[in-house]
Amino acid sequence: MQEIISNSATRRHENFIQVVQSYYQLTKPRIILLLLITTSAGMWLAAKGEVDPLLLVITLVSGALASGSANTINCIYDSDIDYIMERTRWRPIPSGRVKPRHALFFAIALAVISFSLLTVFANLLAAVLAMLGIAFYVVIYTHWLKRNSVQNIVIGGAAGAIPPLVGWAAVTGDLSWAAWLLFLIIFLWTPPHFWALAIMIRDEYKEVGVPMLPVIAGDEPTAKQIWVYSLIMVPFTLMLVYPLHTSGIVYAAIAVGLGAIFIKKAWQLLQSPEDQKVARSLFKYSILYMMMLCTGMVIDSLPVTHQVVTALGDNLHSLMNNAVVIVSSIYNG
Ligand code: HEM
Ligand SMILES: CC(C)=CCC/C(C)=C/CC/C(C)=C/COP(=O)(O)OP(=O)(O)O
Repeated sequence: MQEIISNSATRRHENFIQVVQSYYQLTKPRIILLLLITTSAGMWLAAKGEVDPLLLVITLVSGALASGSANTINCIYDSDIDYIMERTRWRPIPSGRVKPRHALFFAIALAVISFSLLTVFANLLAAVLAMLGIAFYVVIYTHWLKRNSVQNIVIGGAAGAIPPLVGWAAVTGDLSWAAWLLFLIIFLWTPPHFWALAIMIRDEYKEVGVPMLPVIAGDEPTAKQIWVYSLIMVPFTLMLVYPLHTSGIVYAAIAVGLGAIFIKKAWQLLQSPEDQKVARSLFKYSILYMMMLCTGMVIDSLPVTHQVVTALGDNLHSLMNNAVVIVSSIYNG
């Protein structure tokens, strides 16, 4: 008897864990991580390297809830095509683990908690921007453009560029030129990020009738577009240094190094647009690139980095002065 009770308790426990895992998967957590890294970059730049830790935690939690809500609604809306595509068939709704109605309640709850937290602990602008992100992703991208326009991810990509605006607004209560530049960098990064992947899974999108660029135009024009967006994006990443003076020399070095590799990979794809290996390499690198670029912004903004750079500059300056004195004394006999 006791064994039966303990077996059913174990089963209830396992069921509970499976339910929690299914709801967690609905939020597409791996994508949220990078969205939070871009939010953090916005916060650190806005706070000039000194972010209030409580505000940071609350903004990141709220950002994760808002993005989770947007991704869950996307999973509900797209469950018909997710059921057909190999890559997405295992998702909680097409695989029958979560009912769409329950997922919708979950998404609404996440959005309400996110909006409340941001309004109370940050400000109304940050809260409204997060809700705008959800609305743009769900209405403009998922509902309107994804199945109807070849430019779906270019315009729809603006949703994914909103998180750094949320981060900036949470710190300052407004949006400066630098905040909009962060938005633009992610906006320009999205087409190379996504189209590299779309070249790899073109046939799946074709099967479900989603008009992604490689399906409609082919791999070669897609590689050309990726090349153009990459060439435009990299110089824009440097505008944080000049003319905006928001970031300094450390970020500049990181952005140039990372950007050079990005352009090299986009060039390789331009040379062999049908090479899945090259496309995969660019897709994977695009994620690493955005992580490292944002980390570079954060490191550059820290007061300790300023101290090290200033000390190195001073040392270099006195070294140069000494060298001039020595050379001129040798020259004068
Ligand atoms: C319209 C814009 C975008 C589209 C259409 C798009 C599409 C995709 C797709 C289809 C995947 C593969 C996901 C999977 O295998 O389930 C992916 C992966 C990923 N995306 Fe994007 N993406 C977009 C924007 C963004 C943005 C703005 C970010 C973050 C800043 C981002 C971060 C990621 C990450 C981190 C992954 C890898 C997830 C993993 O490890 O499985 N994406 N993206
Ligand atoms: C501020 C805020 C909350 C902004 C929302 C940002 C957000 C959730 C961006 C998601 C971008 C993304 C992963 C698109 C893929 O959708 P897809 O439908 O093409 O991907 P799939 O084929 O894998 O389902």
